[in-house]
Amino acid sequence: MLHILLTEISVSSIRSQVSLFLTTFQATTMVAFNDNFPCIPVVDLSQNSASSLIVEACESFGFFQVKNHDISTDIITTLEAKAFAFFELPQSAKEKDVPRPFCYNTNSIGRRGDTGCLEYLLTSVSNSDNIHSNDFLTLANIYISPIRKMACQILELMADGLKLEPRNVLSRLLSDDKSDSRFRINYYPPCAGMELGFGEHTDPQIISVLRSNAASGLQILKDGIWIPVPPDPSSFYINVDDCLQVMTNGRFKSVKHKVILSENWKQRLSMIYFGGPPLSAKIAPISSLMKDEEESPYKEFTWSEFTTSVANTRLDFDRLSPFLKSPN
Ligand SMILES: O=C(O)CCC(=O)C(=O)O
Ligand SMILES: [Fe+2]
Repeated sequence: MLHILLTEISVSSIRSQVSLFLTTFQATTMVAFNDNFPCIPVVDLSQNSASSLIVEACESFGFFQVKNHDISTDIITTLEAKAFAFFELPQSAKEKDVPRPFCYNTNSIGRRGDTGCLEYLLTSVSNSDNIHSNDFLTLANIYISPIRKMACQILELMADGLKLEPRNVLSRLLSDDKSDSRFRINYYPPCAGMELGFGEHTDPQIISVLRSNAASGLQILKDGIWIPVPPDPSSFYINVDDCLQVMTNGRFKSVKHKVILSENWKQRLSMIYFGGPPLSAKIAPISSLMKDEEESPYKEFTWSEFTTSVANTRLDFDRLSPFLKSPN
């Protein structure tokens, strides 16, 4: 049975075969395995300890769960219902009635041949986007605006924890009118067997804020082991992205993650805000985080250069490697 499951999925490397084995095995021995998995760090934004917990989580996992945020449940569930209504339309209607400026895609991720068992809507988001041409976009903007504020709040708590001044040194990149952020809604249809939903990758921006319905599937890589993330629709999940790894000179690690769908699985719907800097922003370590004599392993680059390079690579490619001063 294990053998059949493994051969059903096309995976390219031995490493992913091993991880798939762990995922499959874990699905059948959930209790025993869960006891051995390190718990995903949880941050309660209303607590004084939030800034130090955020720094700890970003150093150890590059990922954490946020509880006690103040994003209205109504906004979340209304957008989610609207998204489900779109994805459940007949294929021809979805292709004809894409809620612009979103683009709609199915099974194919990026331009380099990555595939996954999903459909998605993706758009760039502008901070000053007040005129909305349709219902869906209006709702998406009502959702994105407080999410961006929460992302900025988290980056400011992070700056406090790192003793950075001014405390908006990170958040201003997202609140800038020219911030190049994105918003994506992923829909994973129910599937018959175990399938790859979204291949392993890191997100290239500064931070990503993910919220999903109660369907599982997301996994993060820690110390060589894929850890399943238990879904919680009332929480948000934060990723350290590639630019934040560079800005902290590797003190924070951008988290590798993927989505693996399993049998008897219900539809997963995730909504992700990718907080990115303006295209012209220079991405380099923050000098006050550098110890004496410490050097950056990266050449300096702009977000525009990085995002162009990322667009030309496969999902699982180490996207920062072309920017290393001495190639691996
Ligand atoms: O859909 C998910 O849960 C994760 C997707 C993801 O990692 C992405 O869209 O970058
Ligand atoms: Fe991602």
